[in-house]
Amino acid sequence: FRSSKSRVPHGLRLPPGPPRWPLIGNLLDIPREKQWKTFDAWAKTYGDLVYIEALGTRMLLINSPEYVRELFGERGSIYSNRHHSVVLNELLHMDWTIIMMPYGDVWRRYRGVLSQFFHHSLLETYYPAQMKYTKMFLRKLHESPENLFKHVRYVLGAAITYGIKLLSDNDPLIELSETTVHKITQAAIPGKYLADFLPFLKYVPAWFPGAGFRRELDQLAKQGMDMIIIPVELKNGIEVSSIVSTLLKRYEHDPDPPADHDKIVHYVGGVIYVAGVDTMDGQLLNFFFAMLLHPEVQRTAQAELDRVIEPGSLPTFKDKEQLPYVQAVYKEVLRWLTIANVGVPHVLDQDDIIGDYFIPKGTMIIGNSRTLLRSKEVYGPDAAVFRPERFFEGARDPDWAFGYGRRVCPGKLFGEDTLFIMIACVLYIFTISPIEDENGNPILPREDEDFESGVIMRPIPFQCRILRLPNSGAVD
Ligand code: HEM
Repeated sequence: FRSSKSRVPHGLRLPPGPPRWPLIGNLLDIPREKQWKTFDAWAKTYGDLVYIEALGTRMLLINSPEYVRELFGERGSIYSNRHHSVVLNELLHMDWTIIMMPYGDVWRRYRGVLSQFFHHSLLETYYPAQMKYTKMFLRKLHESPENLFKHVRYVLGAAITYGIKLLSDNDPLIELSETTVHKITQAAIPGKYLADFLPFLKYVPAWFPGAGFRRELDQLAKQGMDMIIIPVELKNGIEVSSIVSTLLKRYEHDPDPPADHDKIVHYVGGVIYVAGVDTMDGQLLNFFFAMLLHPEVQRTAQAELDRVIEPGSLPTFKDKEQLPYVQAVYKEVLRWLTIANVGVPHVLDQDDIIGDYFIPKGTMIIGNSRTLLRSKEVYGPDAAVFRPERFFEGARDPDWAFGYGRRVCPGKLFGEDTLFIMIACVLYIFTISPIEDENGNPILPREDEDFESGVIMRPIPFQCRILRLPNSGAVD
């Protein structure tokens, strides 16, 4: 009650927002599913800054590019912390991931090691592996297109993380991503578990009647530890170029390795998995979703590919500059169907003042990405429409899809490259179309509706037809 009482200094006020109830604040207004819909509606009603509160947890939605620049950019030194979540940090013990680490020296150190591997000067070294896994994906799609969702996960699990030669569809890594990473991203939805708002619930023992959430989270915490251990245990299967094996070798030959070198290998290897697989997986599936609804875009991209790519070969990174439309397609997928609708919240480190608004220390700062990426002020009156051509007319790059300021995604460039090459190759080889019902009407997934609830916006499995185009390049 004390924390929900405002301590706003005289002459200042909190930013506007939906009316709050005593004690519980907006708890009942924050939906547990598809939060971005409500956040978007609030942005339209209350403007560029929207303040909400639930049981003392304060949140500020940032809805305009100006505030993104000012708060995450210019005032980045105080807008870059993370929320300490009872569910993620204490019950799931996820504070080893760079994503959940508080802003400060430890975060800087681990993020620094990870970022070395994704520096733009190194991106070319991943091209051969990215091509290899793209070809694997094409082969799998060709053999069993009905397993699209499974193939996306399998190939990205292998490609992004460790470059492991996966042995079978039941490889522990694939299982790990299906059973664990996915559930963790679900658990990260603020409000999914009440323990995030009522911290005393963490003391409820697992055996207590009605404490199903504790048993669920305890089980998930055990699986979560595998993400740190499995990549290193599997090192015999790792190819030379992978990040885990590079780190292992580096410290093996270092006469004076850092005291925490073991942690570095485990944490960096593990976080790539947690942060890279579900995001890439969701974003690639969103591409298939968008193509299903927009056959005309496929045709334009395919016409460009046919003009540029030698018959019988596949698009490569060398062709990128000559494929502006394909580049516009992946940018539009990132903009129109970003997986990170409400980003990953930052936390404000000290009281702050914006104009005559007071923002209390500890407020969760949410870059309202979906609203920003579909803002009419930024992208024009047709911002809600999927139209890659907008990038030839000077539309802003959709970099908000990768977050903000000092916490911006370190895998951005690598992620964009992977998406580009996969999209280019898929569109060159296949055409994606809907299946029909018994009356011959196309069955299409519903825009804005047929998505899973979670911090990652990913389509619920849909069926589609993926057919090989005549005269398309070699799949093997
Ligand atoms: C299309 C693919 C991807 C998207 C859309 C994406 C999106 C994001 C977003 C929205 C954030 C939150 C940034 C913020 O707090 O403001 C983030 C953080 C992060 N991402 Fe990505 N990501 C992608 C791929 C990857 C990949 C491949 C990696 C592997 C290295 C990765 C590693 C990370 C890490 C470690 C963080 C935490 C950064 C920090 O807290 O300092 N991401 N990503």
